[in-house]
Amino acid sequence: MEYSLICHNLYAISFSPVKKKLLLLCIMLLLWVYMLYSCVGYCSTMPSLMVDSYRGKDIQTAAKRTDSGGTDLMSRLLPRTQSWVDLETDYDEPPVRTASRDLLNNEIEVDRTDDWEEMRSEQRSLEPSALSSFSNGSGTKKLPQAIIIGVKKGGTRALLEFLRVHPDIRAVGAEPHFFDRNYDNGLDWYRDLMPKTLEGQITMEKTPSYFVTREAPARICAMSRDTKLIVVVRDPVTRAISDYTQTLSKKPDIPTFESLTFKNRTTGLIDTSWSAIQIGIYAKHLENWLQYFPMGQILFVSGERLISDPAGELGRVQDFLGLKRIITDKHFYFNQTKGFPCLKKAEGSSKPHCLGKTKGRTHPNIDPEVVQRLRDFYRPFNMKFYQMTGHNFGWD
Ligand SMILES: Nc1ncnc2c1ncn2[C@@H]1O[C@H](COP(=O)(O)OS(=O)(=O)O)[C@@H](OP(=O)(O)O)[C@H]1O
Repeated sequence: MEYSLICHNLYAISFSPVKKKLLLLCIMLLLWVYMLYSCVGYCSTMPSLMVDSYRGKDIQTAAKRTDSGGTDLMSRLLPRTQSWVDLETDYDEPPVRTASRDLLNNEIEVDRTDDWEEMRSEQRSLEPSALSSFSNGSGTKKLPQAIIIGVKKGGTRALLEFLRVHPDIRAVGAEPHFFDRNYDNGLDWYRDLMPKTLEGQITMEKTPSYFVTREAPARICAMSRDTKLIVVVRDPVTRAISDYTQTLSKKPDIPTFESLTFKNRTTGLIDTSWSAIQIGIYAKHLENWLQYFPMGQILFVSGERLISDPAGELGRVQDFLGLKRIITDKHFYFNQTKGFPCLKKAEGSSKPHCLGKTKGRTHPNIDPEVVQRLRDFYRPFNMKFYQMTGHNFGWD
């Protein structure tokens, strides 16, 4: 009985024209869903491909970031802390930075997102003709002859964007982080990131973390001992607050600047294991570079003067690079809304160009007593730095 019922149903499925149509509809629906799914998958890869063709291999680093977990991040951060400990002589430092503090500061992630936002705004401001001339330019890719090695939050992006106006300078927009994070990829990988240049043009890049990376001087020297190095320095107290402001913009829940500054607020002992503080001890980091490069091969640009007199600082940089002074005060105007100097015409564009919103952030108000304590802390290091460079930056 049961058997005959099943047979009857099967018979009905196979032969009822209504059921047949339903089955066909189901198959078509399934096919349609499958096609839609494939199409969405394809389209989602499109924007990243388009950015890739414009800004080169920063995508590779971004991909690496996605691939690497927290452990990898820590392993890349810790050697840098170690390098500081090696340099440190005046302070009783902890042997390694603690995990919580590394993750709090999480420089790699924060730097990259900032850089990406800046690159995107730059990309938007460029005209289509300029974009095509970037990707199809003639010439050959060369290793950089000049590098902006620091300092983080010093004004490095402004300097690079201003320099790119010069016809004899070609620079990679994104930070390659070759001599700190990507060294294992090899020099061919690094060269491939560079824009093509013609005879006589200078290839440049900027990665501000090089200045505080212990291995960077030896590695750059091994690439070429003639590499010209540029360091944009800024009052270390304002620099630290700027650094903190950047982290705060990505992680609003972090402790206050005041509480991070001290190991012990009552004794007033400064926490030099916090990177926002240690980066500003310029004299210590410079000692490391001077073991590989003579002072004459390093140019120090004042981050403050880059804002108050961009043409003046750019004049010094062009001289240092052996270039004709083409970038002059005619290239700049002060944008009242932005509160910073901007370019009348950016590279490859006829439009005025200011840096993006991640540059020139409003800083939080910091307890004046803490600021004063930091000024006292940095004073001897600043004096040493002025002595070493033969230049008084006027931070005191
Ligand atoms: N022309 C112009 N426009 C905007 N901003 C300018 C300019 N010149 C210098 N600056 C200062 O640059 C600071 C950011 O420094 P960096 O570009 O070195 O930062 S980063 O390390 O690459 O994240 C940034 O720091 P914050 O003000 O703290 O945001 C600026 O003060």
